[in-house]
Amino acid sequence: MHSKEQICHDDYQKTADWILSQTQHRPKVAIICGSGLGMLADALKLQDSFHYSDIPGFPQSTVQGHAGRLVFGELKGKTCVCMQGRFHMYEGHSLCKVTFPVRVFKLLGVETLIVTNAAGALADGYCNGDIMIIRDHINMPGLAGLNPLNGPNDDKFGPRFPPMSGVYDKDLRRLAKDICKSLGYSQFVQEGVYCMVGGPNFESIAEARFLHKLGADAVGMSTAPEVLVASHCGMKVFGLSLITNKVVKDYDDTEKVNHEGVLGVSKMRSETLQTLVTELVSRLDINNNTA
Ligand SMILES: O=P(O)(O)O[C@@H]1C[C@H](O)[C@@H](CO)O1
Ligand SMILES: Nc1nc2[nH]cnc2c(=O)[nH]1
Repeated sequence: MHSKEQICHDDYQKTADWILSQTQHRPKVAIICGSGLGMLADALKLQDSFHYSDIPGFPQSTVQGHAGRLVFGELKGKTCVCMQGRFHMYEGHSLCKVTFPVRVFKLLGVETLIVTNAAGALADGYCNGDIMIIRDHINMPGLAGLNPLNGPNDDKFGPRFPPMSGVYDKDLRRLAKDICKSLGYSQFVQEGVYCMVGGPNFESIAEARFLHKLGADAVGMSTAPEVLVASHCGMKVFGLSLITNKVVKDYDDTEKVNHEGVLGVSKMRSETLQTLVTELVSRLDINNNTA
């Protein structure tokens, strides 16, 4: 490993090679589970799983509701790898560490990244328990210069100046909306803009009003760096936010958000999310490889 902030191609490759030596699964799809959404991995059949602490080079997750396991297996016959727990900037990880698994997935042969997160609603029409298909994001740390692509560009992964328009794949979003319709989910499914902030504090009222005015429908503390790095190395991206709370935008509102409440709503919608993601994966146009 180079300096604390600098991870080189060999570091990603070493981790990928270790994983390839430990499992026969060769996933084309990776799923990152948000807070309290790790049960998505439970649906995988023929599982091989690894604690992050046992994977050479892997960061460790420290947040309640993030189990810290990499799970390989099949969802309706499609080979996937699932991160049961992700890394956040507020845990003290550099953005290179936060996005380390995404580049490892690329080296494993992953072509599509599905990200999920727990988020607070800024949009007035959203309710707790709604599922928001992410149309686009606002990367607040990125706009302020905190970017996982900072430093020398690794041309083997992608270009120095990657575009970020149209990153959330239009066809996958359309497919997800069709699936939601056929499953009878449409009344609690939204499509909108996710805003990433650094956390770990939730928003002040003035910040919430500011983000809403900027065009954000939901706010959370993850996702944008992973999506950015996945898009940089040519992966298709699909994202879902589970709306776990309303962000207070009114000075007369005395409600206070907390992580336990976030986990409670995640639990309530876990099965629904699992069904939606499983159905989506089953309809992806991919063929399985094996070792
Ligand atoms: O990993 P995600 O983005 O789902 O986690 C969200 C943001 C914070 O980590 C936590 C706050 O409750 O949930
Ligand atoms: N920043 C932020 N992250 C969240 N994760 C879940 N709910 C919220 C929220 O209201 N704000």
